[in-house]
Amino acid sequence: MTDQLQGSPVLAEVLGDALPKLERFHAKIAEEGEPRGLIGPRDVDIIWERHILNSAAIVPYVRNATNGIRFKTVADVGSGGGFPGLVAAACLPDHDFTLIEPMERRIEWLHECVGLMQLQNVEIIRGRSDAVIQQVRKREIHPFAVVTCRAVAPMTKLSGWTLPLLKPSGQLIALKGRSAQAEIDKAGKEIAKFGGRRPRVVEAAVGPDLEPTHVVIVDKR
Ligand SMILES: C[S@@+](CC[C@H](N)C(=O)[O-])C[C@H]1O[C@@H](n2cnc3c(N)ncnc32)[C@H](O)[C@@H]1O
Repeated sequence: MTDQLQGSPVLAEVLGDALPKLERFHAKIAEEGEPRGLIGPRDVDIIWERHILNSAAIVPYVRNATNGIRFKTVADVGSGGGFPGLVAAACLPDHDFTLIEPMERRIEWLHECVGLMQLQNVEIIRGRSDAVIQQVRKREIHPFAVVTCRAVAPMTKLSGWTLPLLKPSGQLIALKGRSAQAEIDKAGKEIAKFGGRRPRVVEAAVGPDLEPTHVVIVDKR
């Protein structure tokens, strides 16, 4: 099945120098993604828009969050097939990404993709975010400048799974659906409990003539 955006000039416009790496990733996920349980059967011809460009929508926000910072570290919680972590890592080669994912089969997939895409800026941790939070608390791992995630949990849960990974003044940048504002309205107590402040929703561009997506941004105190 041919992807609706295959060969479109929009891809080079949005993805720039990352396009060759992401073309290799696209070809692999188009062939193996559904049988390996990484994308749904109805996603096969819309991988560029629904998964790759949607993930890349966070890139300007990550860049903005790390502007002027020396250690541009990003943790992607619940990376699954690599969204948004692998896509953002391809677009931001000057940032160091740590992908956190508990499922063994998905870890194997992520390692294969890092090799195929020749990404030099990605580390992969097998585990749940709470295990990594413990390592941050014990100072075995440095806290991160940015935490990203997509489709992992509602903000009520996600706050405790992500905000403790951030250093002071770091930012949580979470891709969300239309429910974004309702989710942060409901999670006020949890966001504050884990040191988050100024939760807000921004409408993030996905590409020319494509429907924008919603991103929740929370600052760490
Ligand atoms: C619905 S998938 C989304 C995957 C990917 N982020 C995406 O948007 O396609 C949710 C992922 O979060 C992972 N996950 C669930 N609970 C987690 C936790 N506590 N810490 C880290 N990852 C978790 C799951 O294993 C799964 O791969």
